Amino acid sequence: MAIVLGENQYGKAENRVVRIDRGLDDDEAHRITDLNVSVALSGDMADTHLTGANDKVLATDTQKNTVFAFARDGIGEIEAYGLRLARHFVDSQESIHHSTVSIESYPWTRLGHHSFSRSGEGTRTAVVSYDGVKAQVTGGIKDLTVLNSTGSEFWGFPRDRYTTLGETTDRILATAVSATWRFAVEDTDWAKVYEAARDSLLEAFADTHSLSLQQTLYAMGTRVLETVPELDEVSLSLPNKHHFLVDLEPFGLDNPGEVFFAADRPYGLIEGTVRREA
Ligand SMILES: O=c1[nH]c(=O)c2[nH]c(=O)[nH]c2[nH]1
Repeated sequence: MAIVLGENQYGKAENRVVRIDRGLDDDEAHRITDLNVSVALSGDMADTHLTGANDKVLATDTQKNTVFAFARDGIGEIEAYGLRLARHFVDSQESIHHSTVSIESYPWTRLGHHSFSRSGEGTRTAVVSYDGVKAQVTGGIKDLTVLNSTGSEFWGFPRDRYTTLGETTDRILATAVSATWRFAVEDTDWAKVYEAARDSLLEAFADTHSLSLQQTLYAMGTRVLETVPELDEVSLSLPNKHHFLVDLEPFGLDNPGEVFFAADRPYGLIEGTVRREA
């Protein structure tokens, strides 16, 4: 039986790029862009795998340098920066047929003219893939931690011999939102879309009376698509960050729904995609 090389890709992962823009605003304040950029390339890579001939291999070290060099004259929105990089690798190297550039942008809040604190409002993400003809842009957010201290129920589920979970009409609902959204367009106001999608996720989480995290997921995805016409699909990954009421009876105390144990694992993982019908 013959043995063949299957799917493969390679690239420099997790390039940590920080750019300071100085004096762009009226008050001359600095601005910071703090990114984690991963490049993955594929194409005519049989030789290097089969014989070790590297004449078609754009070194991952070169990829890293390119990521930094492309930041020299401004980064701009991460979707646009990703597009510039993704197109460059394929368009400049005959042996590279497909590129994927994945970017995380860490949020900083300005404290003053040149001082910042890392903020917890979620990490903006983008993934750009390019095949020499068509670019596909995906935006998103991760690590957006949210909690509703009431307005969440979970009941009506099947009970079998292994079921111990009680039904509840009032629980804490908490999650760390990871969402990605697919753009129906190749160019747009990337920042405006990000703000609108993020606001929609937060608003839907806050104002949905939840009967399950699955229902909340669908409400969040729907709200994004209703608000942002540039998007045609939203995928969500929602860990159910369980908060268990602590039994204080051994200490002679009651617990009228006030003291909880925040468990970190295991957690329910609720995932789903909401899309416009074709
Ligand atoms: O919103 C929820 N969905 C579930 O599927 C589930 N399963 C569970 O044990 N608790 C919950 N909560």
